[in-house]
Amino acid sequence: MSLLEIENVTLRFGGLVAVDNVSLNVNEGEVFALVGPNGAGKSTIFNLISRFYDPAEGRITFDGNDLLTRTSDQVPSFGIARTFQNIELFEQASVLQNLLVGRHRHRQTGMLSNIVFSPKAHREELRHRAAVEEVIDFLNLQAYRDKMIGGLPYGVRKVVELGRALASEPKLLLLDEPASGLSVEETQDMAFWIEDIQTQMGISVMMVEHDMGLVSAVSNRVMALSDGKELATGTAAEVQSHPAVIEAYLGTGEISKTGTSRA
Ligand SMILES: Nc1ncnc2c1ncn2[C@@H]1O[C@H](COP(=O)(O)OP(=O)(O)OP(=O)(O)O)[C@@H](O)[C@H]1O
Repeated sequence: MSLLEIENVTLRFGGLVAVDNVSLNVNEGEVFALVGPNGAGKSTIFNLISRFYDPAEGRITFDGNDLLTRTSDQVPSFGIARTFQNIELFEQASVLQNLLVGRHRHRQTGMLSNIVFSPKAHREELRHRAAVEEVIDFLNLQAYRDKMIGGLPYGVRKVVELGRALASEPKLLLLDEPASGLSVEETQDMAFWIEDIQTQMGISVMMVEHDMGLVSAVSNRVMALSDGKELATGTAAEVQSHPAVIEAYLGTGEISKTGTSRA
């Protein structure tokens, strides 16, 4: 069943058509990747789903809800969580505190209840801590639980950002370049986690990624874009061998980083 549907969406920045009549859907339980050369419009599609931008034309629905009638603040409440190309965490807070921020959409007790720390607020806090501890175990973050983000290596921050998104218990996880800046080993770990997020947690994943090894290893379907337009959609192998995709990547060398397709 289709979870996210984007239909004939167009977005212009002045005279530049950043997303040109793009349609796609992400099914429940699927890992869907967007690939394409720099400036293809991949992040802009994430920003449209996150409601940072209004499309000039088209429709975006999630789980049967019209997302275009909602604000960016409301998007997480539907079960859409996201990581960013430039990691966005609270530098002066611990890993645990950052992960607890991910629980925001599930908080029910009001400010007064929290100030006096009522039994209800106490029970709720225990529930949030338990959910966050599960994420810490899942991502092997035990050693970093009480460390400040500011002092952590880049690769660990990237995992914490993934953890914060997971702590919100999303239906759809948007991963913006999950492998960028990671070592080969860290990228391998990221591939395992994405697989487990899909198979064990049942969360759908949509990712923007340049590393075709990771894309091939974890994606069920891939869409290639260039200059805002769809070039091809299919398995990673189908997309990589598509003439329009090869043409778009010619000279960039990016598409040559292939891996083993699982789709
Ligand atoms: N806020 C903006 N204002 C004007 N132009 C923008 C804006 N954001 C993106 N663009 C332009 O829209 C086009 C698509 O950009 P986008 O960031 O979506 O590409 P991308 O495929 O994510 O690229 P990359 O792989 O480099 O991140 C580019 O030409 C970019 O310069």
